[in-house]
Amino acid sequence: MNAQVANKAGKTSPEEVLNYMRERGERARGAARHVARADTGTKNAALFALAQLLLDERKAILAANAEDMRAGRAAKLDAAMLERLELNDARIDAMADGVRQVAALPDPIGEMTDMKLRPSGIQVGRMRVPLGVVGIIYESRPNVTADAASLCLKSGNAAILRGGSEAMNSNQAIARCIQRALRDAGLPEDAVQVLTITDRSAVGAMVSMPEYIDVVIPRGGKGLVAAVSNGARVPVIKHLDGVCHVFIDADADLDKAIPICVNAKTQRYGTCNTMETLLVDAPIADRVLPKLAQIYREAGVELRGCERTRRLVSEARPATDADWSEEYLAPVLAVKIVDGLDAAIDHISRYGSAHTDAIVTENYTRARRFLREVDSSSVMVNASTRFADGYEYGLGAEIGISTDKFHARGPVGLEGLTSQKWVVLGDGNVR
Ligand SMILES: NC(=O)C1=CN([C@@H]2O[C@H](COP(=O)(O)OP(=O)(O)OC[C@H]3O[C@@H](n4cnc5c(N)ncnc54)[C@H](OP(=O)(O)O)[C@@H]3O)[C@@H](O)[C@H]2O)C=CC1
Ligand SMILES: N[C@@H](CCC(=O)OP(=O)(O)O)C(=O)O
Repeated sequence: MNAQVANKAGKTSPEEVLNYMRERGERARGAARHVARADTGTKNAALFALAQLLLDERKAILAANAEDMRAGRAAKLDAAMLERLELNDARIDAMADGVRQVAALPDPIGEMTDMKLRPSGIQVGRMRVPLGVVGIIYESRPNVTADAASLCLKSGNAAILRGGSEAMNSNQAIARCIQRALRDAGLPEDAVQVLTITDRSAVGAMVSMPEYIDVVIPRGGKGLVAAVSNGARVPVIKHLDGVCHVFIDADADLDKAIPICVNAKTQRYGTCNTMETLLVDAPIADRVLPKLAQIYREAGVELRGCERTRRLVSEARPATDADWSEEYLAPVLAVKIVDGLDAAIDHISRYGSAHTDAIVTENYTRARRFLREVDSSSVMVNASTRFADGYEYGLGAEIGISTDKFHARGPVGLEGLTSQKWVVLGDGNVR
């Protein structure tokens, strides 16, 4: 087991956790074969059943969530975390709607593409197949349980889900709906398992079982990543923090720059694609920063600025070096005046997290340079970083936003949960 992973609860022995995880892994491996060969109708039947059960069991889910919220408030969780943890009628409706939307997506499994007739007479192409058993570790946001379960199921994978410990009651209430939906559709309940232990060493166990788990997706902050990546024996696709930037270039149109910067910061504070640092080109700073500062002030956003920023915006607090790499997930914004595109790109590559970064400019050449040279999973011109999202990109839904470069990068939808194998069709051909 990964020794770096902390035992948060400290109540279960490492052997007990490992045995529990092995048993879960074995069951998932067995179920994966059934889900992989399930036809689209069966998978969709399970998804429609789940959507309906989420609505039918609304009272029970909300009661479980109220328990989590009570415990969360008693534990003095911060406002952003409580906001993500909370369920209400609208969020349950949205969760059911999200599951139905996944059902409506085309089934990627079994699709054959690129068939070519070779001179030898064989036909060679590719077939899209599930990854197998996917382990997902995610934050205390209960709707992710339904999202992750439905995406894994539709892409023909079995899933082991380890949500944040603060959401345990909500997740278990949703898990009961998932189990029933799978059963009703004739699929094995073990196809989606929501872990019932909060022990963090379960996370270490997940990345130490390549015989049972094919890929692990950690979705969270730096601590999770350090714990998961260290000594992992299972491939990991990291969905990490977002230290996202907007750079307002000297040739920006302020009628675009101001709404973009307001949206990127204030539309939702707690998400990974929210802007955390604003970079402003020196020649335009005195025209844009005072206006933006006023809007942020009215929205209650605290500004932390470099020296030059503070000369234009008196209320900005001095930014320290730590601010440039901080993911606030809160109404706080770091602001820096830079000298041109190169300085902006240097800053982003030094302090960013390779998640999502945007330039606001009417200058075609600089826009193209930004797109090519900023090495992040999404790069944008004249658009808010908040668009980095599976629904917004037309993927239908997302399991998260990969900050890794291999297999899947940026918002990951159904296709990111599959791979392609080679298919050869012959008619008695020999080499
Ligand atoms: N790129 C993406 O797709 C997304 C990224 N995020 C990022 O997630 C973060 C916010 O969520 P937050 O809940 O604070 O994230 P955390 O990283 O604190 O927690 C996420 C999950 O990881 C577990 N975890 C954390 N540290 C460890 C560890 N050392 N060992 C084992 N398990 C661990 C948590 O378990 P436990 O319950 O025990 O704390 C929880 O299940 C932000 O950085 C945000 O950007 C969020 C959503 C999507
Ligand atoms: N793609 C999502 C953000 C990713 C996400 O789920 O973040 P979080 O709200 O931190 O769990 C969105 O645009 O709202």
